Amino acid sequence: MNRSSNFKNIVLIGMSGSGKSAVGKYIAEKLNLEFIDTDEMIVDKTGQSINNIFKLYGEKYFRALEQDIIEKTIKKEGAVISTGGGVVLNKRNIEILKKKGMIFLLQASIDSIVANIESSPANKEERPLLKDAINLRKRIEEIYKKRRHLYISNSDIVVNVDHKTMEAIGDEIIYIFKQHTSCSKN
Ligand SMILES: Nc1ncnc2c1ncn2[C@@H]1O[C@H](COP(=O)(O)OP(=O)(O)O)[C@@H](O)[C@H]1O
Ligand SMILES: O=C(O)C1=C[C@@H](OP(=O)(O)O)[C@@H](O)[C@H](O)C1
Ligand SMILES: [Mg+2]
Repeated sequence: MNRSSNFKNIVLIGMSGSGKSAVGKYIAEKLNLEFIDTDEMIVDKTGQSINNIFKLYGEKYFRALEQDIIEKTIKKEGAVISTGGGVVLNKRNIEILKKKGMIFLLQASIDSIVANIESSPANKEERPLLKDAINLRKRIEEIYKKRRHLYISNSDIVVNVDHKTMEAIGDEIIYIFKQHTSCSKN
């Protein structure tokens, strides 16, 4: 079966700071769909901040929680799912997200990511993999280098987000999603 005939959810992947959470929320509100931010769900479930989870239990534990949350989306239909930047590190996550989701990669230049992260101090402080970086740009480049191939190979659609407003990015995704889902009904 063609995957596009089974696109029920919009899934956003991409580097930390590329806009997945903000754009996902916008899309869900505009389409009146359920919004799932996997990081927010982890915080709700544990009662701990992402920072604290990393500090107290380590990244491996966080990744297990992340997979747990992704597993819970397996039957979802009509949801917008904003993932954490590291979701692509685990094959099982992608396998689940792909079952019903159209995967959009928010492709941002390093400049855009740095600008987004630096737009408020909290943005950096709340991201354990970035918060201690002396050179933020370099840290982002290092992470991107390791993940680039995973982002590209696991996406259905690449959306360039540079110099676009969140609304413009969201509207572009909605347009593409609607085109694919309406085609598949025929
Ligand atoms: N296209 C954009 N234009 C301006 N600011 C943006 C844009 N996309 C995201 N931001 C801002 O950048 C920061 C990081 O965005 P966020 O949605 O948390 O990214 P992610 O979930 O991918 O890590 C937030 O403060 C958000 O408001
Ligand atoms: O890139 C990553 O590995 C991470 C990204 C974060 O989400 P955002 O992409 O929303 O920042 C969050 O899941 C965690 O801090 C790990
Ligand atoms: Mg996010």
